[in-house]
Amino acid sequence: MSSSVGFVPLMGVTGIAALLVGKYSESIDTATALQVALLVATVSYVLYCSWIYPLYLSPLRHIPTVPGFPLWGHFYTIITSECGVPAREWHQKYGPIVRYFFPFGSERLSIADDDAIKHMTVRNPYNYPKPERARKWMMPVLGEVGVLLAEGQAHVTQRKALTPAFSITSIRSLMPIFWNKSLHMAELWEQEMVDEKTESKSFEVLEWLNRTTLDIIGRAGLGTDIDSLDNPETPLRDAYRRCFSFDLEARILNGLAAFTQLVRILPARTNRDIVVARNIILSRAEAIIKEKQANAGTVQKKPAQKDIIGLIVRDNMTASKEDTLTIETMRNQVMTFLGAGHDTTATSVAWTLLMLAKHPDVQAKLREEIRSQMPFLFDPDARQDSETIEKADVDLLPYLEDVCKESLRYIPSIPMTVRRTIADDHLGGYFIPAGTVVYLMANAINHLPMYWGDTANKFDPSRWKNLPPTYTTNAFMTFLQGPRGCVGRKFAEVEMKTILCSLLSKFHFEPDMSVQDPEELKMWRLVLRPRDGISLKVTKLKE
Ligand code: HEM
Repeated sequence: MSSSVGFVPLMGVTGIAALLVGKYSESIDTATALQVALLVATVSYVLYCSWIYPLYLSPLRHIPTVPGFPLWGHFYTIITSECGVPAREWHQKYGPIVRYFFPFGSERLSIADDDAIKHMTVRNPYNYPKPERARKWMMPVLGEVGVLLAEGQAHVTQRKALTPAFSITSIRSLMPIFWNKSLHMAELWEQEMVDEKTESKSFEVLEWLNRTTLDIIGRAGLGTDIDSLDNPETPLRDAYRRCFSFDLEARILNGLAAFTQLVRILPARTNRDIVVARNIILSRAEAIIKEKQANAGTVQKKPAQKDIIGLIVRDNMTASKEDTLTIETMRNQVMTFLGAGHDTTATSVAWTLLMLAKHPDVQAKLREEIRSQMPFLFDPDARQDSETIEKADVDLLPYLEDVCKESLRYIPSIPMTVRRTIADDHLGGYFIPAGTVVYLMANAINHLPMYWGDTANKFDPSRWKNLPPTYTTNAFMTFLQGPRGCVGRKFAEVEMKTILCSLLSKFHFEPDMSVQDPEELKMWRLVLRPRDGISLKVTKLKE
């Protein structure tokens, strides 16, 4: 909420007043009266919105506020810093709930208070939907009515339909697919080394991981082979590359599209790319759903062929009328899984590999755990044995669990979530009027000493064995919490662990000294990714 006075009505009233002055005054003509009145009204309006209202009238004025003039606010600091990092500092200085400004006195809140987070995410989540602008931005890639963008009762119904397919039992049954694709990626790396007659090579690992996770979500999530590992130029992969292109033109147009969809009719390359990409993703999604519906009976008879969307389609056939999902919703669900389910995990694994490369002691300890629990991975013959792989359970490795959690805490691939209140509410004892824009910054909360102690900014997997008394589950915001938290969390965790086991049992990782440290080049592109990818020196382990 920035102000309760609208600019257009103010101009209207001012214009009428100027017309009256022009008509009845003998010393001022109408044109001059109009010019003076509009100038005075504009300056007054800007002053009101950017100074009087936020500082003296706003119901949010009692909330600790980051110092700065509301006219330009903290926008420059925000756009020139890593996403979430300014909020880390603000929360440490001014408290767990802070107010700051976007330009023209536009108020924003950042919430890190334990009880307020619980209230937003668990007790009253449907009062905190995604703002319309954020929804519009994500729609082309994620579909309009899938679970990520659905709100209120529609979301409750969809989430209920999805929950069984994402249960731990269901994800466990998908483990062989995770192994198959991850081991295949390791094989392709090995083959490249053999072809180049080398034992050591630099790989841009993020690009490879993106292909692996796309293939995994294709087979495990949607029961379809995307094969981007073997065919990097496959149209679906290309579609995602187009959607997530963030060159200058794309950034400007996508930013403007959040305010008005009219920019989407401009004959720009970004707009053409989005249309082409959306059509590719949509038609693939539609084909998958139709195939699932045709096969629904067969899937029921053969539970071993489970995939997430297959289970959803099957359950949908016997769901009660009010719980039934339409074809369009299911098609959007496919788009959502493809969009939400591959780049996030790929980026998280890539950051983890970078952390392991920078912390050789952690890498060595983790490899030893994998060797002791899964010796078959270090034996070239047994590595391919499907029966052994079927039994391998990555959840039984405690240090692997700690390394993954720590990496997900240290660099959350979704660094922030934005919400806008529908109705008046209270957070942390403060009155929050309807229409307030509220941020939950995972990349700030995950690093706050008030929860994690003095080592909050250090990558240290051992912290998970010895958490400070100040720790709470809400201090780890990487997957959000509550009914709007990540439904794919278990999927992502098992997938990450499987990929790490497959790679660490075959290769040693070191930083690539010929490139700038990717950690210094983090950029928010829906996910928190390294500007130039993550290049690592990969060396084959001695057999
Ligand atoms: C490390 C990997 C992942 C991270 C860090 C992550 C993080 C998140 C976060 C923060 C949200 C909440 C977004 C918001 O409402 O603003 C979310 C939602 C969601 N995620 Fe994930 N995610 C990951 C992997 C996955 C995977 C693998 C899938 C699917 C297979 C998935 C499917 C979804 C879906 C469907 C939602 C929407 C849930 C809802 O609104 O009810 N995610 N994820």
